[in-house]
Amino acid sequence: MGARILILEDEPVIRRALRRLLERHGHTVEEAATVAEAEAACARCGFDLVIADLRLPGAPGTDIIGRCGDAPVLVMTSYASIRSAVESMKKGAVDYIAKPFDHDEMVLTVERILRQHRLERENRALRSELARSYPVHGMVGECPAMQEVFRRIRKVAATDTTVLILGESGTGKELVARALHEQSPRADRPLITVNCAAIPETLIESELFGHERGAFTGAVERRQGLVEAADGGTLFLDEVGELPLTAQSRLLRLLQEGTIRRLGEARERQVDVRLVAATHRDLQRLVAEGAFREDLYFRLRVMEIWLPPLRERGDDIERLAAFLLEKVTRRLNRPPMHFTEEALAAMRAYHWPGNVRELENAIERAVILAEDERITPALLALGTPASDPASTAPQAPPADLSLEAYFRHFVLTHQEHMTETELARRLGISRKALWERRQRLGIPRPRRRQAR
Ligand SMILES: Nc1ncnc2c1ncn2[C@@H]1O[C@H](COP(=O)(O)OP(=O)(O)OP(=O)(O)O)[C@@H](O)[C@H]1O
Repeated sequence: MGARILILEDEPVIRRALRRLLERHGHTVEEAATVAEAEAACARCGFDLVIADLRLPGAPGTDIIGRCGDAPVLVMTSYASIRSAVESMKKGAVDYIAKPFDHDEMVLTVERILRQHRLERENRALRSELARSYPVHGMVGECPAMQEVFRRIRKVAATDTTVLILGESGTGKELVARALHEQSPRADRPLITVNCAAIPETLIESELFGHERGAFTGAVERRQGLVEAADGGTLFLDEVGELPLTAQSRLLRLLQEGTIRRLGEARERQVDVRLVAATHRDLQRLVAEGAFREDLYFRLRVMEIWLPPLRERGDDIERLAAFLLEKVTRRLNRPPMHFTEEALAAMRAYHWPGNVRELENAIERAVILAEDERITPALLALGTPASDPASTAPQAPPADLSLEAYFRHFVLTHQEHMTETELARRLGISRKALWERRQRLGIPRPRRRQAR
């Protein structure tokens, strides 16, 4: 597609040669001999690119930077003045090219700058559109179920109501908790996040509620728990279904009375926290199995927010992919990139057991491995386009299993009849490491499990 290019050059011979070259490649060209002329031309109409000679009578070519709208400026300079080329880049030129220039090199440089600038413009437009249409910072979603999520966040954030966030692993539960906190009057107080599945059962009570040890020996050790640390703010209990029954009783007391008692201490302490909890488990089922207190369940679910799995979000998959690609390339300092049609089709067909987190990980891996600006299905490496969840079921282990493959196989084979603690022990890792590896490899815990 032809672009509008302005040449700022005082040598008529070079100007004409460059004009002919660019016009042969389908671009529309205007000429200027001084910065003042160039500025006037830019005021008349916008350009996609300005190619400016550095040495001009009067003001140097770099003076056009910042006076030609958002057009990138490519500086031409003689071999002898590479230092001034570097100075030009510092002033904001996108690139420089040495004179006399090679025609192929000039054409390639121009095409590259135009392509990059076009993508940047598109990304800027996308970013501002996202900022307009998504009320929760950094959270993308236009499908009806996500619109309902945003509606509920808006309604309940300002209150002190307890919120229970439900959804499969990686659907964005933590983002919702953060949004609830940030849009509440408690926003300038702490948000304390606790992943109940990542803390060993024996430690969780003292982590949450604190302890006082050795009161009788004289060597007293007092420690504040995370609930107290959240005083005045919000406490987010992720994976609340994993909380042992004893800790559940203390939590209930906190919700009913607004008080806690440190382990080993007699006195009650008043705390003011807003509780947000999340789980991917079926709490009602846990209640039926006796693993979760019914009274606590009712206290928690005053307001429920349900996050749909990624595979049920329709066109949001593409929106999210574009958003996450931009986020990842920016973080990794890469030029703008895009998905091929095949990659988009592969993402639409995939089952996404690890939801948005899995999508984010796949995109990050692809960006790191990519050789150019295209993200292909091979780079995403999504494996089976499994619209059938059964295809993630274990099969016989191949002979040459890598450690990762072994982990995946072992977990998928045994998770139905083993607790997380047992699984971790058999794998020789901590429960926290098991949880983290599940997240990384996109193997969330199954929703339906046998009673422990
Ligand atoms: N709607 C969304 N828009 C943009 N990014 C999202 C969205 N949902 C989730 N993410 C991103 O996906 C990743 C996983 O989200 P998050 O940690 O909130 O999921 P989760 O449901 O809490 O997972 P888990 O249950 O495993 O703790 C995060 O990096 C988050 O920023």
